[in-house]
Amino acid sequence: MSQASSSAYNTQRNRYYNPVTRIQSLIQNLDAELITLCRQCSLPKNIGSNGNSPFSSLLSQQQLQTGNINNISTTQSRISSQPLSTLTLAPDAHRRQLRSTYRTRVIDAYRNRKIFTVFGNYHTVRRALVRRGWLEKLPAGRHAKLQTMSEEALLEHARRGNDYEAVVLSKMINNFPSFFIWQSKAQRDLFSEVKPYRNRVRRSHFLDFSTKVGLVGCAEQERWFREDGVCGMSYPRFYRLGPNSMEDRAAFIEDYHQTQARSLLRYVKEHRPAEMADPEHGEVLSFTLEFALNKVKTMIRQKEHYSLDDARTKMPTEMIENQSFMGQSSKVLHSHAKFKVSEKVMTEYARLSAQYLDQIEALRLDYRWDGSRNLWILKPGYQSRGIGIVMRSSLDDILQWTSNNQNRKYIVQKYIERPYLIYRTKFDIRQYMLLTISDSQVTIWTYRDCYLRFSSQEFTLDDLRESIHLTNNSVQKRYKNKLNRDSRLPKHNMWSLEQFKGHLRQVGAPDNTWTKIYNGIKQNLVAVVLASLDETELVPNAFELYGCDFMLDERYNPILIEINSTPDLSASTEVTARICPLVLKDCIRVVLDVPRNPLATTGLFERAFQVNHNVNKELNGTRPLELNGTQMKLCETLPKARPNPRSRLLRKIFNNVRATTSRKLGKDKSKTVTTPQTTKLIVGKVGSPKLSRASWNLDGKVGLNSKTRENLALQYTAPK
Ligand SMILES: Nc1ncnc2c1ncn2[C@@H]1O[C@H](COP(=O)(O)OP(=O)(O)OP(=O)(O)O)[C@@H](O)[C@H]1O
Repeated sequence: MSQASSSAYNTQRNRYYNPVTRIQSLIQNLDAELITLCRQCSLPKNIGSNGNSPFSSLLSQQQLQTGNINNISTTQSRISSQPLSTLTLAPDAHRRQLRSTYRTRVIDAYRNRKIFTVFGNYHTVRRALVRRGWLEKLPAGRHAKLQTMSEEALLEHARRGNDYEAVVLSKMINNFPSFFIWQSKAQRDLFSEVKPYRNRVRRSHFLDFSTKVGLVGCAEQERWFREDGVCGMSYPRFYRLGPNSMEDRAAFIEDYHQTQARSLLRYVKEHRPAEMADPEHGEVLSFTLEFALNKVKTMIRQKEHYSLDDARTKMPTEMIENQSFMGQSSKVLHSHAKFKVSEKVMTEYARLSAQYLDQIEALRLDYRWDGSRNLWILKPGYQSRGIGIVMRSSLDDILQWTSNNQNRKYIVQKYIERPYLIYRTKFDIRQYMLLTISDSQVTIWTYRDCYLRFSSQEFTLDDLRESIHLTNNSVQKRYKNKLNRDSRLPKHNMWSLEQFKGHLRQVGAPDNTWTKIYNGIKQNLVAVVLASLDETELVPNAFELYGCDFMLDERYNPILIEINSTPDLSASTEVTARICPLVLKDCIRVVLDVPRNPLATTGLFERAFQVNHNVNKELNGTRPLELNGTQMKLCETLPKARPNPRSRLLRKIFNNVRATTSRKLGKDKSKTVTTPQTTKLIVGKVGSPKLSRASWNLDGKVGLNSKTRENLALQYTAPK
């Protein structure tokens, strides 16, 4: 980011920064400095006989509360006229008294587990904790100069609420642990032994959904948790292209070829036959279209489970055909080359293309987001703020780019070519999610408010620059808004939820559109968290606030783009200046107030889902998982065949085996768990039920599983 744009950004940011607290603290610090100066110059020490500070009296209480600081300069001019003789120093006795008061506060804070540490400029969090009677243990870098002063010196200047008081209190609680820690993700987890409220939930990097690679992992697991209307992810398909991802690489190449076929059909569907056909000079043979139609037809059959050709190894001729198809179709898609067919034939191809596309898109909803460019977005696996993101459409370019940047563990994701646009401009939705963990439960909270972030330029697929396609604020703040943009778009590129709802009404979207979008967002987030839960450290009192980015498709369906574990909560525009402090305040309500009082207000956070994780804990110990279900009547459903010599032989086999197996089972009774109505299986690992032996008990009878039965039958009937 250039220096100029950075300073412009800071100025803009300061416009929304509430300065009152800062002024209060500055004034109190000035008091203390003045007293020290007086001492050095041997001036009379009786500053403010009433104990009030000389500077703080300059700002009325009302000014401080309302934040009206416009006439501050007039009050400042009174400083010089204030006689120093009215200023006093705190006497020794007062200092002693202060120390004892502070000590009591410190002991109380420790007893009530009310000591906190906040790393970074999260003043809203600090204020929310102080308001709840917590004491701050300062990180080393905060008020660094004051932290080098002795306790005596600090006590001398300490006044209610000033920095000296904060530092002296912090020094006094230095040896106590913090019971609330707001820290960065990379920082070491201090004081784990006291189970503090900590804004970090740790999980294995395979399923850490706040990284791109982890989100791919969650997307792979998500299918086991999918439940209509409750949880399910909707995301552009992606593949890992790091050095050890050969399987993903092969899958991506196959997907790329399939996408090319669908892209060609979409191209044909969206153009007039007369534009595309040229029976005399056309460069592209009809074979290309037939190849694409066949490929999509096979995909439809595979999706409908008619064909299992997927796993079949490709014949060399097919590979050559594929190569030729890729070359020819690229000519159409990128250079608008014409087909060597008549208009009439082209019309028929267009009809078939539309039909096949509709069929495949009904089976795979995410294919609707694809256009006719076969565009992909490449993202470094563990980076953020748009760093290293590029867009490519050629397969060779994509593979080349990832092998040139192997250490950045790139993932490739299908680019959404047909997003929902507002006034021809791309946007995404920033939604907040909070995860809290208690002794027994994991709760997913979603925020009922959110905001939109617009791109600074109009959307087009003819230009792949980040200023058009990456809507995150960290990228867009580097660019000026394009002059030809629709004037109804916000200058600072953000809309509140209310503004978006207004827009939906204006464009005639159905009344419940936002409710549907929000429900879709919730389902995505629940699915991601559930998918990652197996590899999440369920530490009681841990919590984490996430900034989740969604786009919308043309039918207002939310599409999950990414989840940030350290969302930007700075007041960069008037929209974020309103929502970010509220999110933090409500986050503290959920984290601190709800455990003490389940009915406490949670602001705009609402419980989206709750999981009882104690169940899993028990299973990790010695207790086996019991699966309860209705018994399958296996023996009764055997076909009643006419007795023939062979079936008589089989019955003999069964009779023989029953006796021996029941004898065996009898010895091992303690390990078999059955009830008359249910069959309970012993499982080795959660989620992977295994029968511990080859036979089991049904209604008091002993049955065999099919494999054992088959083996025995073979043994007895095979020719000797
Ligand atoms: N598959 C996609 N299709 C279309 N646009 C996308 C896609 N993936 C990302 N984008 C756009 O690129 C932007 C940045 O993507 P993403 O959030 O994944 O990157 P990031 O580096 O993690 O950014 P940040 O950390 O700032 O959120 C998104 O805000 C979105 O506008």
